[in-house]
Amino acid sequence: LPLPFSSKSRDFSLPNSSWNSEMKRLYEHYNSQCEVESEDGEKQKGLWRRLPSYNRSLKYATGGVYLSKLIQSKARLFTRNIKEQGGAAFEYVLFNNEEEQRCVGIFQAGHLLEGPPGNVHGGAIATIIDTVTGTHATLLSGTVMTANLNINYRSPIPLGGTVHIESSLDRKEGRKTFLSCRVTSTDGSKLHTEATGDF
Ligand SMILES: CCCCCCCC/C=C\CCCCCCCC(=O)SCCNC(=O)CCNC(=O)[C@H](O)C(C)(C)COP(=O)(O)OP(=O)(O)OC[C@H]1O[C@@H](n2cnc3c(N)ncnc32)[C@H](O)[C@@H]1OP(=O)(O)O
Repeated sequence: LPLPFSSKSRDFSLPNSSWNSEMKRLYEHYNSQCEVESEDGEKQKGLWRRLPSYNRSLKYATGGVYLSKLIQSKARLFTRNIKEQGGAAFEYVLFNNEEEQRCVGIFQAGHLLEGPPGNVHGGAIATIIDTVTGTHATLLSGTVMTANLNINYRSPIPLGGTVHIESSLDRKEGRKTFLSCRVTSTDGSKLHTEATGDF
C-alpha cells in the first residue's frame, strides 16, 4: 500500500458508536465484498477494498518545502480533526473498486456541518467530494492535486443524514485525470450533488 494508507495510527474509517443504521448498513454492504470465500472455503480478495483513513498526512510530506516542527506536530487532516466525540462532523469511509475504476464514499454529516438550517453546508459537501475524488485520483494516477472542481448542488443534504458518494474515471489525458462524482441518497433514488474534477 502507498504510505498514507499504511500507517499504524488510529483508523478513522472503522465503525464507531456514532454511526447511524444507514451508515452501518452501507459499510457492511461494501465491507462484505472486500473478501469473498471460494467454493473450497479459501478467503480471497473481493472486488472492493476498504481504504483506511488517518488524521494526519503531513509526516509523509516530502520535497523541499520547509515545515516547522510545530506545524509538523500540530497539522491534522481537515476532515478528521474534530476533537468532540464521534459523529460531530465528517464521518466517512471510502471503498475502492480497482477493476471498475470506481471509488465509493459513505458519508454521515454531523451537526457541526450545518449550512442552511437543518441542511449540510455547501463547503462541507465540496470538501467530502474533494476527498473522495482526490483519493480516487491518487489511487488511479499517483501524486496529484485538485486543479478544478465543478459542483452542481441539486437537492439539499439533511444534517445528520447519510449519503452515498460515487467517483468514476472519465478519462486520463497525459498527466491529467478527469473524474465524475455523484452524491445520492443511500437507496440511490435522490440525486443531491453532481460534480466533475480535474486532477
Ligand atoms: C488530490 C490529493 C490526494 C492526496 C491523497 C493522500 C492520501 C489520502 C490522505 C488523505 C485523503 C485526503 C484527500 C484530500 C484531497 C484534497 C485535494 C486537494 O484539495 S488539493 C488542494 C487544492 N488544490 C490546489 O491547491 C492546487 C493549486 N494549483 C496548482 O498547484 C497548479 O495549478 C496545478 C498543480 C493544478 C497545475 O499546475 P502545473 O504547473 O503542474 O501545470 P499547468 O501547466 O498549469 O497545467 C497542466 C495542465 O492542467 C490544466 N489545468 C491547470 N489548472 C487547471 C484548472 N484549474 N482547470 C482545468 N485545467 C487546468 C492546464 O491547462 C494544463 O493542461 P494542458 O497540459 O495544457 O492540456
